[in-house]
Amino acid sequence: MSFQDIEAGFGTSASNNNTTFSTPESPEDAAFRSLQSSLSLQMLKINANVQGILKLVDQLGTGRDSAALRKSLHDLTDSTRAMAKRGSEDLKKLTNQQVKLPHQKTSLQKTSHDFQLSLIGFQRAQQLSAERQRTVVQGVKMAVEDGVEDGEIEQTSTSPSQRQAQILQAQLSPHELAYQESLIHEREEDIREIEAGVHELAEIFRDLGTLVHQQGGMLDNIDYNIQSVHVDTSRAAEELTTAHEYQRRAGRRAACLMIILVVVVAIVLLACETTPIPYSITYHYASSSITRDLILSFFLRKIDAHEKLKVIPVRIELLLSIRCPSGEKAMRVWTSNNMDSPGVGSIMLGTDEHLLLPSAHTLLLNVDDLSVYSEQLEHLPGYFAGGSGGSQLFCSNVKVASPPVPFKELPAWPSNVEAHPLLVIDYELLKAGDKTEIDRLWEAGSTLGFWYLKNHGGEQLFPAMWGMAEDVFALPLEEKMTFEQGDEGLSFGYKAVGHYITDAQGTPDPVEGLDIAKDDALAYPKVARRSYADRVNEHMEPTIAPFVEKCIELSNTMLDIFNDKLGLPAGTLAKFHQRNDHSSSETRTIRAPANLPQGKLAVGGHTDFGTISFLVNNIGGLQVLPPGDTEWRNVRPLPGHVVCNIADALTIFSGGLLNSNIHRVVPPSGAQSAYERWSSVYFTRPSNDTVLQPLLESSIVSDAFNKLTEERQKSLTPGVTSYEWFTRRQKNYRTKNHKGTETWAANRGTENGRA
Ligand SMILES: O=C(O)CCC(=O)C(=O)O
Ligand SMILES: [Fe+2]
Repeated sequence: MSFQDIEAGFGTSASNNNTTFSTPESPEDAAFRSLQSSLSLQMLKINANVQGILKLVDQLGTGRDSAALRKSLHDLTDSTRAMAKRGSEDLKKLTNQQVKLPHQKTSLQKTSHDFQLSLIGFQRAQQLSAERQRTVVQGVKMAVEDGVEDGEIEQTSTSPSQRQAQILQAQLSPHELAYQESLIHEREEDIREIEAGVHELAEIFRDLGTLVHQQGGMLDNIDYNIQSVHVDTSRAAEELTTAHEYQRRAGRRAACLMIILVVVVAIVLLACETTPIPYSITYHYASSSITRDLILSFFLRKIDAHEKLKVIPVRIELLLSIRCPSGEKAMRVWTSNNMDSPGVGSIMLGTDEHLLLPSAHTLLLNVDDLSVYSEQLEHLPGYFAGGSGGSQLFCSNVKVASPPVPFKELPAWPSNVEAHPLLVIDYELLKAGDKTEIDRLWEAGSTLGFWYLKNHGGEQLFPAMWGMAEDVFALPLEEKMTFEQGDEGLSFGYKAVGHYITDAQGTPDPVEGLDIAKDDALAYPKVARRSYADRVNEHMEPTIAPFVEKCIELSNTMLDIFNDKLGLPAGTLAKFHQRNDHSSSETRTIRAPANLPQGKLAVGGHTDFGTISFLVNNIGGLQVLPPGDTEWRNVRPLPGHVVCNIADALTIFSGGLLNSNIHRVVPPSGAQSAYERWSSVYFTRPSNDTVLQPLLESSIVSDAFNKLTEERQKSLTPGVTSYEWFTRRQKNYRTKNHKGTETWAANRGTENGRA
């Protein structure tokens, strides 16, 4: 069944409070219910849109205000207006149908009531939008005229426009201010349009007011005075300065109604604990590069993070198992079909029979504490709107972080820059034991030591780490320094710009970073190795832990393959990498600033300290120095592919057969250089007390080892523990510890004298 089917009301059942599945229904009842379902869906969309509008409005007049943002706001408002009109037509039809169906009266009253609540929400959002635009316009005018001096007026005594002017003066250069001024016209046009929309909606209210009257007393028990809303809204359309007062009142009224509604639903919910609990997620998206999978898995992760509701993807897109207070339920997922172009889409979750449910079964999704990122949504924020069947629950206080860079349109790889070829390994084939693919993995590991991995199932988890880090990096520096890595040789925690060296001269690095111990991610909320800021902790369950889990899975699969290829007794490498043994395994997310001068090193030449690394970048900059080569070669990030590389411990264990290759990071080339560079890595490292030495019990390893020069043999037999190896290298990367070229030498791994 497609989303369109649902929208048309086909194939759904039990969407009505009064109807049970076993009751035979007349064709009139069926038609009534079908239209009611469709209207419920419209309401759901309107409510979701309203949340989206409010979030966009929130960004007006801030640093995030842009032409694109206003266009999104404009489009979203327009489409919501169209839905409101369609919905009111449907409600009229429904009212006509009900005349012949007296037993549907209560049900109609409820739908009508809910619909009008949705419209009130929308009207309020429109008014806020107009008011905010107006404040910005006046603020720009005042700021341009320089009528407001910095700090001249106390916050409490200023008008919103004066405050806006102060904000703009503080935020914008004179040039940007002039640009803002040139947009005033456009903004005033926006305001006029919204005002027209407010007026139009007031007309709809008037129409519905008549209907309400016909339906007779349905709203008697709730203070729901649509007429006064109408009066207020008409006035607001003419004179926006009075809108503010109205909004407060209408807001209070709507808030009261919502509270009543939520309480009622919560009570009924408690009474219906054993009924299936479906819910729906509505979202907006603004870029055609956003795929349905991406959005779905994004939301699944968010839901999964919610303690009251566990969603276990059985097969994404098809079937989910939802654990809720009433036990485990199989749920089906429907998605709208037209998701390949920008627009509005919905993901509906429910059992076959319970796609649209009466409000009695509506899930109360408390997302007050949930962070939702607009990471997939270039200009529009992501959000939840839970609910169904004529009763919607808004999810308030959803935090919207700034859209992380990676999802912005980025310039393509420059055509004049050569990308070094890496083998592409298919993870699904590896897992399936495909012999050819396993041989190719071995070939990659034993030559360049770098390869692309595709079909790994972690496509969204890496970029999610950029979003997580962007949120953390936004904290004030003093707060970030409270969980800094320190100079003692452990790398868990925040790393400020300049705290690592990039060369033998001790040149400080330009990147900001955040490392999280595998042990902490798995132990959370317990602390295994160190504590982090709350802002990091908020991301532990939804983002960091799934990322770590995925990388552990990838890592274990490949370790078993290498184990086999090296002729080691089964489980030898696995033993050194036990999930619950403490190690230096960690996530690392780094951000290099845009416009670094060409030639500047972001990360100096090095081999990785551990066993295998998993890396995803948004743009270029990573370079490898292939064996026998004297020129650095560029590694191009491929969408959906993880760049994997062998690290020191595997070179040591394998007697040099597997190659921990030297690499570094430089500023990206061409147009990409104007963008921040983000990378997320997972470093698998042996458990702390693993002794690093060639595993000579295998004849494959010992034969290879015996062929090495004595000097190389020595360098591959450090005989120290993994912990000692790591802390030595890490400690001598710290700028504070740099004394001279000997410090650089002291941080080297298996580079074998190369860089
Ligand atoms: O950012 C990158 O592309 C690579 C970073 C890296 O090599 C490292 O952190 O070890
Ligand atoms: Fe590295």
